Amino acid sequence: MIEGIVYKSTGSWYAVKTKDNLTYSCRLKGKFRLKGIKNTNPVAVGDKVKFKLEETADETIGVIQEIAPRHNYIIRKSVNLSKQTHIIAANIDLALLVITLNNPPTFTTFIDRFLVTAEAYHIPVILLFNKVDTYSETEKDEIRYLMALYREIGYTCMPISAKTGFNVDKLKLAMKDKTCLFSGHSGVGKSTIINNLDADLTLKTAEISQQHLQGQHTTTFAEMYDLPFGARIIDTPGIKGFGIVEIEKQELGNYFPEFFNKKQDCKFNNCLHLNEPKCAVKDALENDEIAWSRYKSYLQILEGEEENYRTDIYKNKDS
Ligand SMILES: Nc1nc2c(ncn2[C@@H]2O[C@H](COP(=O)(O)OP(=O)(O)OP(=O)(O)O)[C@@H](O)[C@H]2O)c(=O)[nH]1
Ligand SMILES: [Zn+2]
Repeated sequence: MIEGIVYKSTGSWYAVKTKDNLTYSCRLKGKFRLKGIKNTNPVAVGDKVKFKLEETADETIGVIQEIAPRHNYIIRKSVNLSKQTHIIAANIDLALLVITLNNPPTFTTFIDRFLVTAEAYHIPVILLFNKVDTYSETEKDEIRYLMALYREIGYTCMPISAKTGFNVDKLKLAMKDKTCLFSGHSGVGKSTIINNLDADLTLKTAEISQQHLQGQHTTTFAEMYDLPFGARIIDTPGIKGFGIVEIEKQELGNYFPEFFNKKQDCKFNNCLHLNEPKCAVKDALENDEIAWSRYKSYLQILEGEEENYRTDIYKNKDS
């Protein structure tokens, strides 16, 4: 059997690329379709598959026989069938969240929800603060503050400018040999950054709409691309964040690393860090060891503001 990675999926057809850089059109062996009850798509971009070649009268197609176990995968709820989930992509090595202060604004709650999801999915993250060429001194201070905040927790932060090319080489180094996923609000510059990484790869960038302070929707299918410096990127048009995970209230604090570090000092081992006595997280908050913005995000997620969560994280721009 031939081994390859799924680079594109349109629902019933898959573009699978082998180590020799050959791309085959593949479909799924029948039984996989029946198995995919919970997922609308049993095979996703990033999946490692094995396939056989079949000759038909006028073409050769691959038939996928096996899917390798996934290191991770990201999902969203199916738009039409609420109980079903749609796998956006699998086997991601690095998630890059592109952040801008304004034009469009990225709020810390959005960043924190993204980070929680990344922790839950076990996907390493880099926070990319883009458009640094546009910031005033005050805004630069704000960026520095945010980067210090997230670095302190342990997240890698990188200021960049897709326009001037500032730190783009550094970004390439961080992405080398990895399958990467770019996320971020519409208009933060994802396509521009990607175009900057590879001039030949012309993903369309849209002029930002001043009226709505939102970018225009330009593409539709999730797709993986090879970059010349040995990285792969998964483009997930229309998906701003990277999906959802069901998180138990008790678990949530574990996905805030700086809360998790304090947790053993809370009086109660099932402390939710709300109003419990002798809570180490609340103490750390009072002592400015934990940022209020992080605590606020924690409370919001805990209270399950489902509506916000939906709009912020995985609302399709088409809808
Ligand atoms: N000044 C400046 N403008 C930038 C930078 N990066 C992107 N832009 C501009 O921001 C606008 C939006 O960039 P896109 O790359 O289309 O943003 P996107 O995140 O791909 O947006 P969607 O495709 O809607 O998700 C474009 O007009 C870009 O030229 C930057 O570093 N500096
Ligand atoms: Zn506590």
